[in-house]
Amino acid sequence: MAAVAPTLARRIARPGMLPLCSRPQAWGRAARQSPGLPRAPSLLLTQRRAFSNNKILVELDEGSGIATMKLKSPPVNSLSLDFLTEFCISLEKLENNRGCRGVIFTSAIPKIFSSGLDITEMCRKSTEHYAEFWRAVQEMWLRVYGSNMVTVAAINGSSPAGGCLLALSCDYRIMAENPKFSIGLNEAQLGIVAPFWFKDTFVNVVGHRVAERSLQLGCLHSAPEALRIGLVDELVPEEKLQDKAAAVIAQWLALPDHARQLTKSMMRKLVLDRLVAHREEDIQNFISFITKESIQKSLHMYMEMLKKKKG
Ligand SMILES: CC/C=C\CCC/C=C/C(=O)SCCNC(=O)CCNC(=O)[C@H](O)C(C)(C)COP(=O)(O)OP(=O)(O)OC[C@H]1O[C@@H](n2cnc3c(N)ncnc32)[C@H](O)[C@@H]1OP(=O)(O)O
Repeated sequence: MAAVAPTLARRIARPGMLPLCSRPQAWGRAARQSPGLPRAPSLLLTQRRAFSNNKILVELDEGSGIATMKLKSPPVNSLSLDFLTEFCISLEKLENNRGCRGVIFTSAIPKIFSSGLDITEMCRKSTEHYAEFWRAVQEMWLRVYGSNMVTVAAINGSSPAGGCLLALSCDYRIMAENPKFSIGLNEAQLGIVAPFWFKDTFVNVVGHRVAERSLQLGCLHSAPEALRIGLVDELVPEEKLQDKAAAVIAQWLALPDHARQLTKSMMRKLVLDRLVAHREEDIQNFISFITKESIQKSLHMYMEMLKKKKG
C-alpha cells in the first residue's frame, strides 16, 4: 500500500493525466457477479479480509461481498489531501475486486462521521497545493458517485459540508437517531460556496426547493430533521446501524447487477459528466475563489470560532 500511494497521489494531482474517473465506472463496465448465485455457507460465516492504511480501515466480508470502509482520522475525520488519497486508493482496490459488490462508509471516531474538507488545506497554501487538493476532492466524489458497487453511508455522527457530500454520494443513507448529530451543506456559514457538483448531488437527493433553502442558509439539520427533508433515508439506533446498512445492501444486491448499475448510471451520468467535462475549469475556479483575501479571512475567523467554542 505504501508503495502505491505516492503514484496514485501523483496521478490524482497531475493535470495532464487522464483523471482516474474518466474510466467508465457505473456505465460500460461488465456487471459484477449476478445475485442469487449459491455461495458456500462456510464462506458466508467465515471469510473476512481486512486491510488498513493510516486513516481508513477496510474490511471485506467475502461471503456477502460487502465491504466496510471505516474512516479513522482523529480528531474529526477531516478530509485532508492525505485522507482523500488513501480513501481513493482503498475504494479503487474494492472497485477492482470482483468479489466486492457493496460498500458501507462509516466512522471509527465517536460522534463524528466526517467534519468535511480539512479547512487547514484551504488556508494560506500555494496555488499548486490548492490544485492538488481540489483534484483529490473531485476524485473522491467522482469515485463514490460513479461507483458500480452499492454504496451505503452509515452516518454515526455529525457530518457537515464535505462529510455530507460523501453521504449524499451514496445510494442510501442511514443515520444514528441521535438528535445531537447534524448533517448538511453548511458552506455558507463559513462564507464559502458549495460548488455546482455538491449542489447537484444535494438537489438530486432532496429536490430543488429544499436544497436552495438549506444551501442559502448553510443549514446543519438534526438527524430527525434530515429524515424529514429526505436528506437521509432512515434513522436507527446507533447500535443497529451497521447491521441495518448490511441488510440494505443485501436487499439492493438481490437485483441483477447490470440492471441496477445501468439504472444508476442513467440517473447520475449527466451530473458526473458535467464535472468530468469541466474539471480543470472547476479547479481554476476553486483557486481564484479560495485565494481571495476576504475568503481567507472568513476561513480564519471560522477556525478561531471553533477554537473559542472549545475553550
Ligand atoms: C468555488 C468553491 C469554493 C469552495 C468550496 C469549499 C467547499 C468546502 C467544503 C467543506 O467541507 S468546508 C468544512 C466544513 N466543516 C465544518 O464546518 C465543520 C467544522 N467543525 C465542527 O463543527 C466541529 O469541529 C465538529 C466536527 C462538530 C466536531 O466538534 P467537536 O467539539 O467534537 O471537536 P472540535 O470542534 O473541538 O474540533 C477538534 C479539532 O478539529 C479541528 N477541526 C474541526 N473541523 C475541522 C475541519 N473541517 N478542518 C480542519 N480542522 C477541523 C478543530 O479546529 C479542533 O482543532 P484543535 O484541537 O486544534 O483546536
